[in-house]
Amino acid sequence: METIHLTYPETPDVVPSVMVLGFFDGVHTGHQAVIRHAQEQAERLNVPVTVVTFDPHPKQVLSNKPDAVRYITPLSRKLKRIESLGVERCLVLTFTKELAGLSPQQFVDDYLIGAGAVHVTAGFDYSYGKFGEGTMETMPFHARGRFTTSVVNEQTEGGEKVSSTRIRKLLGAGEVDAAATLLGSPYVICGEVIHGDARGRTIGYPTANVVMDASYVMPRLGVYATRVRLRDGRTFHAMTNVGRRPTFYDTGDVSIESHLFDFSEDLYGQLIEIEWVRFIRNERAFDGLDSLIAQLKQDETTARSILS
Ligand SMILES: Cc1cc2nc3c(=O)[nH]c(=O)nc-3n(C[C@H](O)[C@H](O)[C@H](O)COP(=O)(O)O)c2cc1C
Ligand SMILES: Nc1ncnc2c1ncn2[C@@H]1O[C@H](COP(=O)(O)OP(=O)(O)OP(=O)(O)O)[C@@H](O)[C@H]1O
Repeated sequence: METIHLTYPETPDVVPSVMVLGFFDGVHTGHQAVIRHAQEQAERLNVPVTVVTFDPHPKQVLSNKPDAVRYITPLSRKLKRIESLGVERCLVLTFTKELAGLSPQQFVDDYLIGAGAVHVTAGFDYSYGKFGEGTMETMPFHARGRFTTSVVNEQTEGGEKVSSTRIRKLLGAGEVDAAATLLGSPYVICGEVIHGDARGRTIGYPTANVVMDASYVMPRLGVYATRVRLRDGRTFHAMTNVGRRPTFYDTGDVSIESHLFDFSEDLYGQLIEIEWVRFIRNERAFDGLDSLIAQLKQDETTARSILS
């Protein structure tokens, strides 16, 4: 996929294409429907598809808080997911206050007409330009006859819109399986394995301690059945704790640690991917090592049966 990063006032080259607009965090099933619709239009018009997205999230820039938004898919993962749908081109517009201040007409002139759009599509609730004043109802007007437009209806699951916001809430509540349904695949966090306290090994449950990019949405604290994918592509069933380890620390930082089943290799320094399958239980403070180990044994049985 050809990926073009632009920061206003940089402008795109003219390449005739169907342009599909949105932030697309998570590239969930709603987004997939919108992109699929764009691909159908592109086939009909015999041009490629260009996804037009932004980075960082508008809320992060407009709220003046650098960490206001956690991502289901930070940019690189979002781009990989979009590419895997067969999209040929992606325009990533740096979201700045200057870009946010463009009038709807200016936005369309500079980034859609100016990029060679022959057709523009988005979901029913897409908005653009200063204060989000442009909508898919005003798009035909701002198109100045230079491109046609279409709108994708609301995609729902269980009677409710599929949305990035909804998925972030589910992850925050530990409902990783429901999040996977809306995403169309399990939630994935990528991180590097670092050294922990090496206590895990002594209790028969060695763990890979993972530092993830701080911009990911953190699932609710607790113990999960997960799958761990290694750099070489092998995947192992695992149980993963997101927590403060209250048995050992009064106030610890939140850590993510995975115990991979039937695995005994060195993982230090590796980038691994954790796929979140199902919440098992809350983290607890145990009165000693023996009761923690007994609980871990039980967690292993539960996780193995969920994953089998
Ligand atoms: C599946 C799983 C569940 C865990 N549950 C708890 C828990 O409920 N309470 C707790 O204090 N620590 C819990 N832990 C954390 C262990 O205390 C931790 O793995 C151990 O102290 C090893 O730490 P280390 O990797 O830094 O050596 C859990 C770890 C795993 C892998
Ligand atoms: N459930 C849906 N049905 C139809 N279109 C959708 C749906 N969700 C998103 N879209 C469209 O996909 C594009 C990207 O949307 P956006 O990134 O705002 O997603 P979102 O899931 O609605 O996010 P948020 O929860 O942050 O509002 C937009 O054109 C939007 O209208």
